[in-house]
Amino acid sequence: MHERGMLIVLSGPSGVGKGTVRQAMLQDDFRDFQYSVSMTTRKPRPGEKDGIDYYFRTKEQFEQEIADGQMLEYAKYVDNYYGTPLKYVNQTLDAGRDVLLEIEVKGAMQVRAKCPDGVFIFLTPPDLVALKHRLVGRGTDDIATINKRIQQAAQEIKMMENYDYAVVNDEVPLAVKRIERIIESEHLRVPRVIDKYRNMVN
Ligand SMILES: Nc1ncnc2c1ncn2[C@@H]1O[C@H](COP(=O)(O)OP(=O)(O)OP(=O)(O)O)[C@@H](O)[C@H]1O
Ligand SMILES: Nc1nc2c(ncn2[C@@H]2O[C@H](COP(=O)(O)O)[C@@H](O)[C@H]2O)c(=O)[nH]1
Repeated sequence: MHERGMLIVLSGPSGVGKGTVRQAMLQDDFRDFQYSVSMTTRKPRPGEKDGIDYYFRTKEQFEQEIADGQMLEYAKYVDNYYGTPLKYVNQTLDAGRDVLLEIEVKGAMQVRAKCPDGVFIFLTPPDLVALKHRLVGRGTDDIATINKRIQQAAQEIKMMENYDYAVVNDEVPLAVKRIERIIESEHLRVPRVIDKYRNMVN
């Protein structure tokens, strides 16, 4: 029997660099993990592909998924729904593989209530000026949307106290190493590994 995979929840304000850090972790020579592709009612940005960046759905389709109990969590964020399909997460954890969710704070708190043994990491910018520069520099949102996201960011940062770890994304390689160290340590926590050692004494 293999150990169940670990659920890793990475939150942090829009534009802090969650996606950038995740891509860098996937390229690093690090323990294997699977990224859970979210569902959203937001329109695809240029270059975004359905099933890779998100499952892009209409509001009606998304609400049907909620009604059918298919979502692990979901939230409204700046006028759109975002959520995590339940089936992929369960199947992947059952197969013994770690799963990474990249989600905003309201959804993360729903996951915390359902999966208290998950690892909850909050990625923070060095400051809000740097965050705005990143959102502007990414070039994916108009200024009105960027301002809404910055306002939301201040609220989200207040929620940091509900997480297990705070990681500053000042430089991507440093943030990557910090998160990797957290994941490695979490894998050694006694409740996760105790079953492996029981045979030694029984
Ligand atoms: N440490 C960093 N220093 C400077 N720029 C960064 C850093 N990390 C990421 N960026 C840049 O900031 C922008 C936003 O990054 P990214 O899209 O990864 O954020 P995100 O948190 O995933 O956003 P969202 O939640 O909106 O999907 C990108 O242009 C990225 O290149
Ligand atoms: N609660 C959830 N939040 C999610 C999910 N997938 C992404 N997100 C968060 O939404 C905002 C905006 O994302 P963007 O792609 O429009 O920039 C950002 O904070 C994401 O982390 C999800 O499944 N559930």
